[in-house]
Amino acid sequence: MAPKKLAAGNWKMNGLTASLAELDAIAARENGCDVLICPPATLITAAVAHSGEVAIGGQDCHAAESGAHTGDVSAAMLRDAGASHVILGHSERRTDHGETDGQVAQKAIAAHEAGLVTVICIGETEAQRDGGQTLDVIATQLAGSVPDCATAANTVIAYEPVWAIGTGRTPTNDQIAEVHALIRETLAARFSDGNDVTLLYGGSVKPGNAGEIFDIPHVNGALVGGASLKAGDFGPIIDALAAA
Ligand SMILES: O=C[C@H](O)COP(=O)(O)O
Repeated sequence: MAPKKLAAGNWKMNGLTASLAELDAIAARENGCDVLICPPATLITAAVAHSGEVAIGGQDCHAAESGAHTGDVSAAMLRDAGASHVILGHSERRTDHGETDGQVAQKAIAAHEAGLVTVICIGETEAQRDGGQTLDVIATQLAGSVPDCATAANTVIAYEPVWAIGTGRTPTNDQIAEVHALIRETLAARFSDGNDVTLLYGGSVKPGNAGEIFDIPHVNGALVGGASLKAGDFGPIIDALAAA
């Protein structure tokens, strides 16, 4: 089995009910590859009713099944709402909420137990890249964030350099290729189906640069933030992936 192509949109803390018109437009297209939209938790149930073939995911979950965790949602709750995926370890959660690799791995175990596919995010800061630490950081995050129950069927890895998120800056193709090769090699050594895990690039993916990025070896799709909010931007990115 080859890695599946996946165009994933992370709406972050954006979207009201009216935004589901954008999802309707994506769901109505001939997409030619797997598409995932992760709206805010408030919209998941409504999004599922608009999604057609498009998968719907959460943006985070708690590691516990239930309990006194005000403001959090569990993996089972996401599944119950109709989600099939959950993003974990996004840098905005690692930075804003101090999430550690170990916590991300615990959340991933809970998500897999609930039957969700995890999209586990890793990536270096600008200081780490400037300091020549990128590959070490990626190796450490992979080792710590991806649990032993991960397989190609339940796990997607998204490489998102923190300094490229929402900035309009992207790494060079060689820099993306170098990191994706390390991720592939690491997963292949660790899991029997590591060669089949879908690997995404994320960070300022736009219609204008998507085709070039999808031609990079071991890039099987993208995790898109800003450009996933409008079907007019996300559609051409999906098409570029389908054509790659
Ligand atoms: O989850 C998505 C990433 O953080 C990328 O966001 P961006 O496409 O707005 O740079």
